[in-house]
Amino acid sequence: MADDGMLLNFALPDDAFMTPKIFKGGNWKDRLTARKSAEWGRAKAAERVAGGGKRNPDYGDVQSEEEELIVGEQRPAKKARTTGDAAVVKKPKVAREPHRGDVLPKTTTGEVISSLFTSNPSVVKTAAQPVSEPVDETPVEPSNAPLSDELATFTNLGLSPTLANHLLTKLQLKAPTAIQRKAIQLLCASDTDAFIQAETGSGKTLAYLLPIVQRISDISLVMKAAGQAFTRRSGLFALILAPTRELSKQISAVLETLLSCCHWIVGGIVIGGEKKSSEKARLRKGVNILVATPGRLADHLDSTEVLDVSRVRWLVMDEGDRLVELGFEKDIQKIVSVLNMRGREKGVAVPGLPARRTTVLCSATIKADVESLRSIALKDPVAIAVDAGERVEGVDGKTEQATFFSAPSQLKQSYAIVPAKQRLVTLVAVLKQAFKRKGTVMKCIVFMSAADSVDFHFEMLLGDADTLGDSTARLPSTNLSRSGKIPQGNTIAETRTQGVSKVCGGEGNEVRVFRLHGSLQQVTRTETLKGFAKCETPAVLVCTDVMARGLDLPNVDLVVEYDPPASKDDHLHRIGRTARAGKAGRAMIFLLPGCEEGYVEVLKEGKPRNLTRHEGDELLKKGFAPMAGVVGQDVKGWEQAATDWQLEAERSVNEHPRHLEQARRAYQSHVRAYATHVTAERNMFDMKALHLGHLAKAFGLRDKPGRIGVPGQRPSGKGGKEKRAVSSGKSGSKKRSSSAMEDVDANGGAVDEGEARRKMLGRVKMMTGGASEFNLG
Ligand SMILES: Nc1ncnc2c1ncn2[C@@H]1O[C@H](COP(=O)(O)OP(=O)(O)OP(=O)(O)O)[C@@H](O)[C@H]1O
Repeated sequence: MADDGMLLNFALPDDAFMTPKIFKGGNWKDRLTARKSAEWGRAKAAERVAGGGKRNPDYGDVQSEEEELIVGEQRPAKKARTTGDAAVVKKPKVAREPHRGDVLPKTTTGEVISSLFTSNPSVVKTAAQPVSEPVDETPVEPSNAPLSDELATFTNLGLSPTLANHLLTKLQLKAPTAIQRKAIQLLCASDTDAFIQAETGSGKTLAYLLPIVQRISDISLVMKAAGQAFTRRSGLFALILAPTRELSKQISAVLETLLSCCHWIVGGIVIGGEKKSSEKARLRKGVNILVATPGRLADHLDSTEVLDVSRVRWLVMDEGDRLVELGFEKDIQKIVSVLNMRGREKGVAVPGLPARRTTVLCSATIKADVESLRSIALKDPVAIAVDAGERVEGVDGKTEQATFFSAPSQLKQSYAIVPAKQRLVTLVAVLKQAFKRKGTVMKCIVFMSAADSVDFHFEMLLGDADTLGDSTARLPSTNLSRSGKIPQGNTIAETRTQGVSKVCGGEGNEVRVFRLHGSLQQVTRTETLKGFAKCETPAVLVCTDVMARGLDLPNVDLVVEYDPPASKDDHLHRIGRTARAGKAGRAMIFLLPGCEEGYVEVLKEGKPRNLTRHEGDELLKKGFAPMAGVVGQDVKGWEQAATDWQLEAERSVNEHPRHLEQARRAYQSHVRAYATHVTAERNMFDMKALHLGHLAKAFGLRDKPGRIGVPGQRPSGKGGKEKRAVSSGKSGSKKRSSSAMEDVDANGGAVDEGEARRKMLGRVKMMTGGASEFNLG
């Protein structure tokens, strides 16, 4: 068979080239029609052979877009094409994946495998969006780095020499960052309420922790002078609220490091995920500074009598806007009213205790969203802000409102226009390229919109799906139930969360892959996060937005937003996991050609210094060139290599029932998440424009979208407590955003979806085969 780029690469049915059977049934008219039809078909086939085997759309040789992913058991086998030599007809022995321009093949099971390189929508190139923009190569000053000003020292801001020395020796912090300079100075000297707003990675945690520790240390000195001993039972003086357990733990760890220089001040944490009795026991012993998730704290205020909040003088709400998005307003309202009520009680006077409580709201993206919190908890707050974004001065000159927020100036941002079919293989290409050489990228975080999607891509990036059917063999002991069996109904969610990739990395550069999302049990989440943070070899973390806020992981050089964020604020928080505290970093977002390209304008609002555009083919070429054994730009090599990888991925998906189920779940959850973009962004993330068939290929699926049914759904969070809902994206909404669905603390309240979302979901449900659970966790 001539290799003219039109090679058929599927096994043909044994009778494909036999003389047609004579139609015997029916009356004479039917038999005549059948005979004529057969003669006509043979004549046309002979014409085609004489014409060099060219395809003729009239005969149905051209595969339509619709046909690409149809599982066609019912459809008759296609006529075999032959070469110019009609007498030689060979059945190909080995299936080969289609290349650019190949005829789309059909497998013996009736599945149709589409080519990665055909029928992709064309990119939109507008004047506002030139394909390549001039790159500004001049070195840039990092915007979130510590200050280099000689006068900028921690002691100059009001911290004691002991604390400043501790920062230098134990944390290697020589000078404050810009936001620390402003916040520490103000909060050490006054009891005013404040908003702290500054770029990601600018050190906001220490900006509020340091003045609190300093002020409590001052109280201890005043007490000592008054002849009273300061102990852990002297009172709970500060409360710090954070939206997720991971973030709470991180804040608590930073606090512990600070407190090691003033051991008489005791910190504590209550975040759920462990027995309430253990938390109660800790509270009973007494703590001076408590880190908590709002739901859990509200719960303790109800049920833990020993928790005395009458002396609380500092209340911090870290990621304040996220707390609102997650619907924690009620819990916060309750906490604040208990604090107010108990604060009025006359107890034993503590010398040096401020008369009023200071409330601080903190985030890289605080704006009107937090109006509700402001009215609940803040009085005449001062805005402490450092951001390159434009600002509007408040009427009183005090309140400053950022009109948009920016990413750190040194963060190199790019976007990749990747057709739906090529998404998976391009992700692999990007990671291959990133980890090609040792030392280029140490750690990379890949954000996805749904937990199922994380699970699927984790397995794909590990690249040993052949063993997926035997996941028990790879279960770490922590994931096993007491009986040693995989917990029923949760076999995929709770199997391993890390492993060595056979896909990324290369000789001498082993890459570990981790996965993390809110549907995992807390113990698994904690272990995985620790594993990734402490991993000394290059590593990729595939995760949902549970990781997007506040988390400070070392050596993250690259962030990939594989699925678009639910809002532009989420985008800033996601990419803010890199380029922290003055360090370098890169971020790339995947966009589909077409209306998603409009998102580039949103990216520009964050004022990235250079926003580079990549095309899918360019990334595939870079990532797959070495795999083809060709160092350079051999076109055939990289296309073949990318196609081979995709074929292998599809094969592994389709040959393992559990993996197939995982891929289908991932696909469905992805589509559902796609439907939850905020109203303002739905023109760019338009469900109607999403080519579901092409998208299915990115999940290794060869099914027609409507036939992707999911046998059973992911069990909801522990005890069904993690309720999932979506935000309308409006200011002050009490509903939860799609990206927020999983990081709700165990005691977070249930919230209903908006009606519009419900309708959208109904449509998605119809389009995707009808799963009932909104599973984005
Ligand atoms: N003065 C400083 N000098 C050097 N590094 C610092 C300084 N202050 C904080 N850092 C480091 O900067 C990193 C980011 O700090 P932090 O997590 O508080 O940032 P953030 O502004 O809260 O970020 P996000 O908005 O993402 O939550 C941490 O690793 C921290 O140790």
